[in-house]
Amino acid sequence: MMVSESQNSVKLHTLDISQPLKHQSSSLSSLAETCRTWGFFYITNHGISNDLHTKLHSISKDLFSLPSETKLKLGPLSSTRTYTPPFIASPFFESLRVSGPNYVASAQSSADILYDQHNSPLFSEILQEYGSKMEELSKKIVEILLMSLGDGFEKKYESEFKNCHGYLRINNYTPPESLEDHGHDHDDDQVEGLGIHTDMSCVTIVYQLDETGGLQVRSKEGKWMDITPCEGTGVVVNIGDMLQAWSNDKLRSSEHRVVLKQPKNRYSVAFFWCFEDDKVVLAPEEVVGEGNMRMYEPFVCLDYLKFRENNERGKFEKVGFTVKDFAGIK
Ligand SMILES: O=C(O)CCC(=O)C(=O)O
Ligand SMILES: [Fe+2]
Repeated sequence: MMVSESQNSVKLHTLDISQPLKHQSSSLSSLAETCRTWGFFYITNHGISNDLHTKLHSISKDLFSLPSETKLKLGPLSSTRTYTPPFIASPFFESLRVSGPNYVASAQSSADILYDQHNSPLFSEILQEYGSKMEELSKKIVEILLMSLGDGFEKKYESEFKNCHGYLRINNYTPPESLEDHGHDHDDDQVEGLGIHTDMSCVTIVYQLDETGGLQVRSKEGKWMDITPCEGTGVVVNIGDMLQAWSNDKLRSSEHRVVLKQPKNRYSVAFFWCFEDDKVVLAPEEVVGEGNMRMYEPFVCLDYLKFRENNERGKFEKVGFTVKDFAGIK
């Protein structure tokens, strides 16, 4: 996995998740720095086998190649509402949501409708395997991020993060046939697959299922960096709004987007690890640190999710509506 900024390259931290926590200490300060400045990092040795990767890719392709009227049975007007059709987040983006902790049940209820009961249980089994792997990874990642904040902070895991829950979204990006005709948003021959946004999670694990690339992260100065998948490693982590607020800005919620530069479909899976809806998000005293200013008023998690939804009318984030706008102390 590489990051490139035009000709220059920027070094983002790579976290080897297979190492025991106590062996991570040497690299914790580099991780903390990357999280403070970018809110984005890579993980290696994440334990997702090539086999699982191939299966995920293949079920994603099958799923999105179904006719629109079939997919719309799960659309915004259905009772299930697990499918986001094109023209909601962007004309080129569609997505299927699978909720934890019972990923198999959630996936199966969508599959029953999509495949009219004729599909094999494989679809939901693969998503169950992937969902539980992602939960395990997310827990480890949060623990390591807490350690990166300083000595003793990992103790906060039990009191603050043990009720987190996850859901995932399988995404498909279909660029227009001629990129040139649509390239007015950005430079030359590229279109926005998913506009600039921050995630509302604590952490999000993004898996780019092919070599297309297009995921970009914005620096504090407003420069875009490409996050290009290299063979075998499609996995990146980004910090979400909840962790930014909870850490009193010690961890930055990454601003990212997806651009489409090639005339071919792009598949990805994003796993969101979130606080429970009724949690009051408030940075603990120790995290704020003596003499430092508190950056956010306490807020209830669900109230922020509603704030985002109301401001976007179901669309994805416009960076004008973030947790800073909602609860930031001016
Ligand atoms: O498709 C990707 O690579 C990123 C998706 C994303 O940012 C999201 O679903 O929030
Ligand atoms: Fe995102």
